[in-house]
Amino acid sequence: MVKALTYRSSAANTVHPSRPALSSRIKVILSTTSRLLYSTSRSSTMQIYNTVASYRAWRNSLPATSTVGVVPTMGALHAGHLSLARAAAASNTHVVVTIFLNPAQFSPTEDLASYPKTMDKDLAALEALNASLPSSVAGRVTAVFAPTVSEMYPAGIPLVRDEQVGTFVEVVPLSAKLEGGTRPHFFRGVATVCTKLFNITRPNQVYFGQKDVQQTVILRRLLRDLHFDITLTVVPTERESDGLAMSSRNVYLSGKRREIAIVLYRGLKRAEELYNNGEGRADLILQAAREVIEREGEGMVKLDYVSLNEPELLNEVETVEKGRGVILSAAMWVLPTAEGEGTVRLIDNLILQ
Ligand SMILES: Nc1ncnc2c1ncn2[C@@H]1O[C@H](COP(=O)(O)OP(=O)(O)OP(=O)(O)O)[C@@H](O)[C@H]1O
Ligand SMILES: CC(C)(CO)[C@@H](O)C(=O)[O-]
Ligand code: BAL
Repeated sequence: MVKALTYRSSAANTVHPSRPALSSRIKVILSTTSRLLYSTSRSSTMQIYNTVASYRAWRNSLPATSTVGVVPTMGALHAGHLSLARAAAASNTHVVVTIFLNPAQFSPTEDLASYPKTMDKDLAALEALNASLPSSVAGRVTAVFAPTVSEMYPAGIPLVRDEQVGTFVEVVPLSAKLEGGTRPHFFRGVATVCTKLFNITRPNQVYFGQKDVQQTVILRRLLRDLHFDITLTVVPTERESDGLAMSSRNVYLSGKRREIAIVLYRGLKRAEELYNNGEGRADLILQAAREVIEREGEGMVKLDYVSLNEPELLNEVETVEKGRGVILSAAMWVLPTAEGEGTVRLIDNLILQ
């Protein structure tokens, strides 16, 4: 039995004030197989699957000539995510966007509870992307896989690592470096959920953003080591007009904190400039970035690391040799300035060619 209902969202009315309310434009059809049909007045039809079984039934129904490009996300979509979906549409017949806020990659002290959740807006953005793609692009976002936590982790997923039970995937020693130094739980959670998502969605290709560069190195290694027959494409970082890397967590920043957040990119750009002017010593290049971030951060940011690493094993380099491609990456926290504000972690990177 299929029951039609109107998909209502109060958020939708405020997010796109210039557009009609989402509820008046979109109908969602709820079927007993947990498949949601997200159909619009335009020609695109996006299907939303909340269960592994319903997604698999759809995936199995695709002809062998179809190709599936998967874009894993945690939701709160922005232009960076959409550029991944656009890249996937350019070389696949079907684009599948996964939206799953993965508890396993958060420690108990991190921002899982406050992480932005904007499902209605996300679906509208994907629909708008479909409508904007020219007819010369064959692919469209035809499915969204948005499972519940219990669907992905039937045995539960406590945030305290010692309490976790079941199968987890770790890519050693890469996952202990850089981001993993500060967030030791993080890449185990990412590698585990991506392995699950790859097994469920069965992509030909997967798309990840360069903003999370260490994640791309680790997942490439995972695909290779576990013999997944999947190609990984890294899509360049989308930035705000001042250069700040787009990130779902940027919504936590406003006013002076938003202004000051740009020092991360400025520090990296200063270091890149030094390198382009002929400096090869890693310590001097890193010092240049550090100075900018600390000076221009005006005491409102705390630098975690700035580092130069080779792209295979992420070993630190002492000199940057032309033509090798070295990752210059940094992470910092934007500190609270008022009651009720949290600390916001930002990461960014540039490749020194
Ligand atoms: N600015 C960006 N440009 C290109 N890709 C991006 C950008 N930001 C995120 N992505 C990519 O989108 C995918 C999903 O990322 P995610 O949902 O965690 O968003 P995010 O903005 O990175 O969130 P967070 O604020 O938690 O870091 C990842 O592959 C990530 O690298
Ligand atoms: C890859 C990912 C979706 C896994 O949860 C997440 O780490 C992200 O959004 O970068
Ligand atoms: N894209 C990064 C996801 C996280 O910080 O959990």
